[in-house]
Amino acid sequence: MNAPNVRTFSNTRELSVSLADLTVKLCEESIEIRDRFTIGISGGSLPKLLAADLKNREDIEWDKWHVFFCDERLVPLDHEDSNYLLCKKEFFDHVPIPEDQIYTIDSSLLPQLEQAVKKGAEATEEASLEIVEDYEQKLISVFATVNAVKFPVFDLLLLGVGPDGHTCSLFPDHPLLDLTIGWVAYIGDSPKPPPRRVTFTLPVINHAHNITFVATGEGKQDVLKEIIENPECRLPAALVQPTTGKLYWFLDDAAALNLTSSKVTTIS
Ligand SMILES: O=C(O)[C@H](O)[C@@H](O)[C@H](O)[C@H](O)COP(=O)(O)O
Repeated sequence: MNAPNVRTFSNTRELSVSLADLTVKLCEESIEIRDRFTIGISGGSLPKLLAADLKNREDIEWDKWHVFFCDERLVPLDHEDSNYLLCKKEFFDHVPIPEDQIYTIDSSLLPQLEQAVKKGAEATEEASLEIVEDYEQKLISVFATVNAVKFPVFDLLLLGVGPDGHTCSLFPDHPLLDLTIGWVAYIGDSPKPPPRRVTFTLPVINHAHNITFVATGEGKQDVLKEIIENPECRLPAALVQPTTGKLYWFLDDAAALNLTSSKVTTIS
């Protein structure tokens, strides 16, 4: 694995500008090589930090973008917990990415999942599988024809990290961390609400050409030191180790406070 590239910024405004610079650069390179830009976005603070500067950039070939969600809460797309809705408000509403190139969960399958949960484990497994398979089909529709590979290879995945070290909907010590096959997984017992979600699996994440973690605020100080500087760390975010791609960390000073300064590139 390549060593992570850790960048710290004195404020979130500077972080957003640099994140937009990197995204534009990767977008241009991907379009040059593959005539499209495939990106996976997470929830939390990320959509706002991504969009703050990027949405005002000119000369971006938005029609070449294909957007997926690294994880999604299993709620209707207009529900306040939806990662899609958050991304829509912060980002999609401000840029002309074609709607049919923003790949959401099939929310029409949610009522049957809710019914199945009441019926028990077997019914839940069946109903959740339908949601998972639908999202995998959407990935196949974009990736399988161009890359005949075992896993989709995203041009860029943008990830957040929780104070517990979770990323996407992969939580510490959860059995989903052991998955070595499958692209999308269902989690019905997320320790962070809402409990029912879908998430990319670790192999999908680790096959990406580029992965960028974004974390801000002092609540992340301890966990970031552990994830970035302890090679023995087994927290989910530490298991993000691209097989051949590049790994970036974009942090503000507060989040990076405990990191050893020699390992960090400071941008002020
Ligand atoms: O679905 C979720 O619950 C969020 O997407 C979550 O996984 C988030 O990405 C991290 O908790 C980091 O969030 P912040 O960037 O807001 O700290």
